[in-house]
Amino acid sequence: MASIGTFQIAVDSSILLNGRNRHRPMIPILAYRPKKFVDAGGLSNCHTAGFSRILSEDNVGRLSLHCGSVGWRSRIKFVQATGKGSEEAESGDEEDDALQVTTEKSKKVLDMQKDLRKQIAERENPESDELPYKESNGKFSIIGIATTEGDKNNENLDDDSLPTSGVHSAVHDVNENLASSEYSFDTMTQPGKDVPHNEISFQPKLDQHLKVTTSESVQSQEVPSVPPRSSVSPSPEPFPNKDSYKWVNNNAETIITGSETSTKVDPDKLKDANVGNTFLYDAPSSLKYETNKNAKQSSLEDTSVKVQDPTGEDVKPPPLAGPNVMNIILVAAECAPWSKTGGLGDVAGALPKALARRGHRVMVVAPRYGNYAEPQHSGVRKMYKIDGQDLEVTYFQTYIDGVDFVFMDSPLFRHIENNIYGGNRVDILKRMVLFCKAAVEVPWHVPCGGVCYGDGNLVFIANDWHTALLPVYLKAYYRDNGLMKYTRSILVIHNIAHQGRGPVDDFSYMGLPPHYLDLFRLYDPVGGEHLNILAAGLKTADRVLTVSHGYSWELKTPEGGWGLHGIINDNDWKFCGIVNGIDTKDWNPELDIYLQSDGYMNYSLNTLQTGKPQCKAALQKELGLPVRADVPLLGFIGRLDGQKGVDLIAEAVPWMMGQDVQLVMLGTGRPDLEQMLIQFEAQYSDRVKGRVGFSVKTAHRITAGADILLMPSRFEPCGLNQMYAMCYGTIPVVHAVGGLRDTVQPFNPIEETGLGWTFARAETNELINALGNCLLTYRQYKKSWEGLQRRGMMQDLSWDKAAQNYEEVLIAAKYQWRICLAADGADLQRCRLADNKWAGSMLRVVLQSPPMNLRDAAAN
Ligand SMILES: Nc1ncnc2c1ncn2[C@@H]1O[C@H](COP(=O)(O)OP(=O)(O)O[C@H]2O[C@H](CO)[C@@H](O)[C@H](O)[C@H]2O)[C@@H](O)[C@H]1O
Repeated sequence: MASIGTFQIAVDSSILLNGRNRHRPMIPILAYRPKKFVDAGGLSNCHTAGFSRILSEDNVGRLSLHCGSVGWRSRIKFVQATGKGSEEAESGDEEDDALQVTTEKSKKVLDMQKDLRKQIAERENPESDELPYKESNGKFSIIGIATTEGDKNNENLDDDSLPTSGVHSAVHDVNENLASSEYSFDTMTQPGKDVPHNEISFQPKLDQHLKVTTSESVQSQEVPSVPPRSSVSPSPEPFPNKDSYKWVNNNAETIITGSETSTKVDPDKLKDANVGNTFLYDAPSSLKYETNKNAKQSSLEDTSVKVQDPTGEDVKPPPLAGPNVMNIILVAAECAPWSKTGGLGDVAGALPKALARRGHRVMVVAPRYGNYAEPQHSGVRKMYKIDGQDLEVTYFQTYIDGVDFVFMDSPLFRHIENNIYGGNRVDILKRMVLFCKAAVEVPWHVPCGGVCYGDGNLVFIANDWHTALLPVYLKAYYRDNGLMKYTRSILVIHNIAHQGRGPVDDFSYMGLPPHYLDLFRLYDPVGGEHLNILAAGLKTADRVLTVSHGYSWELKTPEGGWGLHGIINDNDWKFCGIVNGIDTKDWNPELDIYLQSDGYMNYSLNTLQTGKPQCKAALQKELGLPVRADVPLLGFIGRLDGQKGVDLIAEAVPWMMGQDVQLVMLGTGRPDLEQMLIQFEAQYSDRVKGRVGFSVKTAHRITAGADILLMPSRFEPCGLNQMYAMCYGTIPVVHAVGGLRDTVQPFNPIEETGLGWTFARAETNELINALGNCLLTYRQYKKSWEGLQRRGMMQDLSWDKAAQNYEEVLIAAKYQWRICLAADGADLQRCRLADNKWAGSMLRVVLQSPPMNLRDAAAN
């Protein structure tokens, strides 16, 4: 039987002894670990007891349990994500009251939904010009739905979950001289591993007098004037003028090529330019936007507020997520196409759309680094105090492909679009603190389509260390105060090499109660005692995900966990891997907008034999390589740092040059590696082209025009480029690690299966070996080659499957129960107050059943 997940049970013996049993229909609970039961709370006399039953989902709010051999039958109270008040319902009267309240509430919601449906029907009627919004004093509200006024009056909100101003009541004054610390990066340096390039760089000395308060003065609110969704659809072109996004930085106006070095670039300046991770941008990514009409359509079809009409009129198919539709807010430091330095941007731009397609109501929250074309000012302003300074945050929003994109504007984020992880350590830290503090409140403040998300049925998806503070703030500011009790947080690890490390004194910037320091404090042999933001996020999040199965395994090892493997192992019950998908609109040879000019052409599986050679010829021409169809063209795209194994390629270049191949490398990152690219081109100008810079257009064209993509990454959490390559009939040669091992099945020439070549160790001779076999097949076994291409192109690598897997994790988090089994009243109190403490001794009950679907489990 498949495991459907691990559920926590905190044992509090008072209920156990309480003994009043209201028996309900029950289904068997299928696994139980007596040893943990004993560990869980000193209930040694219960060690032979077994959980024999668990209530079905229908019986939300109550759970009965047999402690079989002891003969006790006790009620277990538990908290369920969507339920409210269940834990309080002790007596029959209280239960009836609760039922009454719930019924009333349901009626209200149904009425509201009916209204909404009516308005939607009106909007769908082309004859009706009337908008479902009314305007009064320049303010918009949906007719029939409560006007959204700042953070008030949102009918979605649970009464007891409304944050009040000053919720962040834990005022923490820190008047300390920060210890002088010398750090050079935020991530531990692994022996044999390079420091990731875009790390926080630590200031050598931090003698500051700090006063931090978490109380945030909330400025009086303008009622946001929210334009109707259908009217905020973006212009067809995401950026006003693509051509204005040339290769620019302070020192170079075009892509820096080896052969052009002397004329275009001063290497000293180049070096300076790359300190602090300066990226070069050219064109925007190719996200295609819906027309106004389509955007309107999708706004009507995709949001999760769509509910089955009980009267049966206007019946539409239910959302793919079925009854499990949720409100989802993904929070990330970058989001393509507006901001992107790597794979995180791609994920933040694409995964939410796939979740919206399943019927969820989905929002993305990202910083507003530049003047983006589509998002409009929402009219909402908030003040946050960071390091004693009052900082104003305003929100811009747009609605694209069923997703609410909300951009947070602040002086801290402005005009750093080419260097979003740049600046000194404290600057970066303050940015992330502000971002997370404000992001956790977005569901209350920013009305999307006229209605705030509120905290009902809400889950946050935080990404990497930059937003790992979000689960911590959710707990410290809200849950600990009995608010947002049912809101869940998921933390996704895209790259554990970046952890948000700093000296322990940095805690003063966080604005957290002192006892929270322990969550952040970490000791390891390399960094010594330090503060680790990712560690705190991992401990606090309700679930932790990473971006492939292979990487999820690696993270639990000392080699792969970069000092956090212990915490990950401790939290294994809430941790799993889901392989990323790709945006099949953006990365599709049939639709790719970068293949529509300069001699390139769109192609598909059917036109592979003509389209791909044409793209190859166009690429050779564009790069200044001899246009030859017979020569294998190898490509590399990625950050130039130790992770990506660029050094292995460098060591293999002399061998490659003896093989009659062409090589193009596109990347930006470590100055020495950038210089190396330039040098290779200078040395082998008729065979190697090194492009230093960040160009989405060139990345697409290399992916289409190359025959082979090299990805010798030393570690690779998932990797997107190999998936893009396979979709374009470009064969990957990869180090079998992390997500690369998950996604590139090695070629088997006997059975004619597989998708590319893999090698087991990140060593140059292994790369050469794999590449040698690949080249042999390219040259001598054309049919096999075509088979490889076709198999790659025929895969479904879209986000849809991954989104479904995400959904299962979100649902598991939502139904994460805390079952309190009490021995006496005092213990029950302790259980409630010291959730944290109990977390360590939680019982884990593994339900054996089809994946994660509790309804199914109940039905069985
Ligand atoms: N110079 C350049 N010009 C233009 N485009 C460039 C570029 N350099 C990189 N890119 C683009 O940036 C993206 C990088 O994707 P990766 O999967 O390699 O991500 P990265 O290592 O940044 O992210 C981390 O997060 C992602 C997402 O989870 C994981 O897949 C990955 O393993 C993990 O390391 C691709 O879209 C690529 O085309």
